[in-house]
This record gives sequence, structure tokens and C-alpha cells, in this order.
Amino acid sequence: MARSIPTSISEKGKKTSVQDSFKALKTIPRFFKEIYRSSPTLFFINSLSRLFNAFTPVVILWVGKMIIDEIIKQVFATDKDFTQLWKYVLIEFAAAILSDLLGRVINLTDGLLGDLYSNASSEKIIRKTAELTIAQLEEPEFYDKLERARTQTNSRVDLMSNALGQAESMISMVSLIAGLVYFEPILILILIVSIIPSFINEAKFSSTRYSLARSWTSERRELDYLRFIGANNQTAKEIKLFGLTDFIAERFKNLSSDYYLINKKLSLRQSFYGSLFNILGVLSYYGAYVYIILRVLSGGITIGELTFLSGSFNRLRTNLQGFFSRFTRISESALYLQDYFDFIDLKIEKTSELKTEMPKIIKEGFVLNDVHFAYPGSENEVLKGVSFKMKAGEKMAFVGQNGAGKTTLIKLFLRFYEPTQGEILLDGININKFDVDEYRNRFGVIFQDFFKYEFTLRENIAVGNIYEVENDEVINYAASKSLAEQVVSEMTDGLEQRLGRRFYKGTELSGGQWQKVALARAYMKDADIMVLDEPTSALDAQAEFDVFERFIALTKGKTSIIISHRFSTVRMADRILVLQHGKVLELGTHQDLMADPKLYAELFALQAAGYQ
Ligand SMILES: Nc1ncnc2c1ncn2[C@@H]1O[C@H](COP(=O)(O)OP(=O)(O)OP(=O)(O)O)[C@@H](O)[C@H]1O
Repeated sequence: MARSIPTSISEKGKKTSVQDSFKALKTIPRFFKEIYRSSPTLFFINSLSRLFNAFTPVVILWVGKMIIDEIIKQVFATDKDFTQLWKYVLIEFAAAILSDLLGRVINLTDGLLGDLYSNASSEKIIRKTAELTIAQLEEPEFYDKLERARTQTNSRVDLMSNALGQAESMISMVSLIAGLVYFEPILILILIVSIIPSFINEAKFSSTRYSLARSWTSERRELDYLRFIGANNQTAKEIKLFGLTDFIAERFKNLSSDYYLINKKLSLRQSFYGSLFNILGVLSYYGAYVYIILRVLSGGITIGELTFLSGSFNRLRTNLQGFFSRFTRISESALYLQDYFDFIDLKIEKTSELKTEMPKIIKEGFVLNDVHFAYPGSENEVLKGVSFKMKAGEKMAFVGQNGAGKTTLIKLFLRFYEPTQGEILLDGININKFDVDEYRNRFGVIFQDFFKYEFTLRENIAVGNIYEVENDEVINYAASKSLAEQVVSEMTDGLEQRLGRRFYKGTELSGGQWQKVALARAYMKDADIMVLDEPTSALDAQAEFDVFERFIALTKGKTSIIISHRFSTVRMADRILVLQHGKVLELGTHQDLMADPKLYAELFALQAAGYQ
């Protein structure tokens, strides 16, 4: 199906105005504060160097004027003395060397500060993302915000050197202006008149460019995604096998060329108007130049002053142009900065202000009262009035066909989402009353879509309780319970083996090996409640049997939930909950359910028949 793609900014939401760009500038002080915090020493060295460097142009021009006037004086003098002349040459030489040195210090400290700041802001984004709820992260609007905050790191580094450069340029211009005002104040007027239209033009285009980039955030996200699936080793197998390259490349080409065309149109217009206004600037320079020449010819100023004035005027013009274009770049980047701060300042949903203490030992267990749930942004109720009790120490299995709502129920237990209606109680207290970290800390969990971290084997197990990453005893214990110890023994580097093929010396594991490693995470702490969501789907029959034998022995007296489509596993549970279309269809022991010819008995018989 053809995809409708927005071809203009106005077609896609709000357009950013020049005023918005100016408003965004108020984020700059906070930005400077953050840069300063990255390294006060570097910031201080950078600022001081820029301050000194700001005066070097006027000093060099002034000394140049003195040299020319001195040469002319000496040419016509009868009694020649060049001491003063050589002194001026020496001063100009020293100023040129100093300017070069300061320039290098500025570049160096800009780079270092930029790196530090960008690292610190990336870390902040990682930490902030962790604070957001799963529901927030799944909303496309949040995802776009995160994308803008994440991808504009370079723009923030540019903004830093531009903003610092702007301060330097301002000081430099004040010193040059002082010289012009002293000799010919009218030149300032010519200068300002010639530069203002160019500035307005730049400001207008920069806000339009930002609007464009912003309104295309989701498409750029899709482009990134296509780039990722089209060129990485995880998808390579399917892409080759199904011959998807053309499909993905075409999709990328269509989307990217739309963005390119609309960007190109804007760049051409910007370039056309920019050149037009620039001609105005050149005209003004030559107008001023002619004026200065006339002043010299009429004897109003010396030749040295001519070089000083024309030099100052030219420099000021370039400085002013730089100042204005930097200003528009700054206000454009400030809009992105605003996105970054907006993301960092996102309000975290607080479920309950007053936290109830978690019971030290779970006495009664969980009670679900008429729990309904629809995913945020979806009308479709995934759970439709689920009620049941799970006693402390009970082992329950959740069974049901694909999409019945088993994993969703687990997500509610773990408080990734809140029920849209109804409640989940633990020992009589609504689970949303507990501190969420303290509450989740009592669970040992493995999800069916567990993540394969391309870290070491040790770290992959320790993510279940990262504080114990160096504790060999705990890690080996967890590995032995999940059969991951077999995987460890097969690796040349043992626990220190890097997993995945992304990094040097990494090894890829088989699906079952990965599952054993992920399962070990659930054993990394002495959790009160174990949740295993299809923990053995990739294991061979013997491994599955061993894993469950160990699990049953280990979780004696512990509350646990297992989701599995394998009935040989499920039947080991104390009670089985059968979900169908988000409702409890059956609940009871294996024997109870087998005695009642409903879904469970039917599915069990179907699977058993398959083994005969
Ligand atoms: N993050 C989500 N946002 C919106 N809908 C979702 C989300 N996750 C799951 N769903 C929907 O919720 C329904 C129940 O999904 P759930 O993962 O709970 O099923 P399940 O019983 O665990 O299935 P399976 O046996 O296939 O793992 C499905 O219709 C699915 O499309």
C-alpha cells in the first residue's frame, strides 16, 4: 500500500516561528551551567583564552596602522630612526603568535568540553529513560521526544562552541567598534544597515529548518530503523533468505528522497536569499572603502588610519555576519536544546506518594479483583475482569492460546502498567501502595523476550542482580540452577566470555544456551516470587526436565508463576489458570482440569497425541 508522506511542514503539525527560536534562547544559561559543571577548569581556561583572543584583532590592526604611519614618517624624515618601527613589528609578531596559541587552546578545550558535555548528557538521557514507565516509553510521542533528545548530541556540542564563540565575538566587536567610533562613527551606521536584512533572513530560515526536522521526527526514526534492519548481522539471515534487500532499500529510498527533496527546496531558497543579502554587505563595504579613500585624499586621515579603518570595517563586517549567522544557529540549536531539557524534565508518574512498607514475609499472597486492562492508546481490552487468588507459596501456571493475555497479566503483577479497572492486592494491600523498586526487587523474573546483552557471560547472568556482578559464588550458583554452567564450561574464556558477534572476540550462543543464561538471571537473588514466562521454550526435552526439577526443588515454599505452552511443565504446578480472550476460563489442579472437558483437557490431549 502506498504510504502518504507529508511534503511540507504545514501539512505536519505546528510550524515553529522566529519568536519560538528566540524563546528557546532562555535555555542557554542553564546550558552554560551544565557545561561549566562538566569541567570548571576547562571552562575557565576556555573563557579566559577567548577573552584575550577577542582583543587580538584590534591590537594587530592598530599596530599595523602604527607601522605604516611610522614607515611613511621615516621615509620622509631627514634624521632616520627605525627603533620605534621595529618595536611595532615585534609587537605585531608577538600578537600574531599569541592569537595562534589562544586559537589552539580554544579549539582544544572546545573539543574536550564538548566530549565531556556530550557524554554527561547521554548518561542523563539513559538515566531519565530508566525513570519513565513502560507505558510512557511505548507512546510514539514520548519516543519522538526521546529520539530528538538522543540524536541531537552533536548539535548540542556545536551549540557550545557557537555560544562561547559568540561571547568572544561580541567582545572583539566592541573593541573594533570603539576604533571606528573614534575615527569615523558614520561607518557603523553603514555597517548596521547592510547587515540587518541578512540577519532576518537567516533567522527565518533556521526556524523553518527546525520545523521541518521536527515534523519529520517519526519519518527519520523510520529511516534509522530501515538503516538498522537493512544493514546488521541480526537480520542478515532473513534478508538474504527472503530476498528483502530491494524491499527495504526501496522503502528507504522513497522515504529518504522525500525528505531530501523538501530539504533541498529549503536549502536552495535559503542560499538564493542569502547570496542576495550578501551582495548588499559587499556593496556596503566598498561604499565605506570609497568614503575612507576620499577622506585620505582630502587629508582628513593618514594612510595608516586608512588601513586600520578599512581593516576594522572589513573585520567587523565579517564578525557581524558571523555573529548573526551564529546567532541563528544558536537559536536553532536552542530549539533542540529545549527538546533535550523537555525530555530531562519529563514528569515521572508517581503512583502513590505515601508508600506502605512491603511485608517482610508474604503471608496471604495475591488477590486479583475484577482486573481489566487495555494498553495505553488502545481501546481493545486485553484483560476483561480477571479475578483469582494466588496463595503465598503456591506455584501457579498460566495457560492459554497466543494473545490470551498471560504476559499482560505478568506485566500488571510487576507494575509495568496499572489495571484500568479493578485491583491487585498483596497481603490485602493494593500493590500500587508499595515503593515500586522495593516491590519489584522481591521478584525473580525471566521474560520470553529477554534481552541478549552483548556483554560478558558473567554480566549477562548478573543483570538479574547487578550488584553481585563480581560475586562468583552467587553467579555460579545461579548458573548451576539454570543449567547455564554447561554454557560457561564450553566457553574458552568461561564467565569472562563476551557474547554476541558485535564486538571483538564475541561468541554467539544457540537459542537454548541463551535461554539458560537468561534463566540464571532469575536465580541471582533470593526472590520471594519467581516469574518464568516461557522459560524453557528453546530447551531440549532433557534440559527442560532438568531445569524444572531444579526449579521445583529450589522454589519450595515460594510463590511462583510459570507461563508455558508445554503441558508436561504446566502439570507440575499446584494450580493452573487457563485464560481465554482476557478472561479466566478455568482454574484448578491438573487433575481438576483434566476431569472437566474444557480447553485445558482438550489442549492437553492434543499435545499428548502429538507425542504418541
Ligand atoms: N505493548 C502492547 N501494546 C498494545 N497491545 C499489546 C502490547 N503487548 C501485547 N498486546 C496485545 O495484548 C494481547 C495479549 O498479549 P499477551 O502478550 O499478554 O498474550 P499472551 O497470552 O502472553 O500470548 P503468547 O502466548 O503469544 O505469549 C494481544 O492481543 C497483543 O496484541
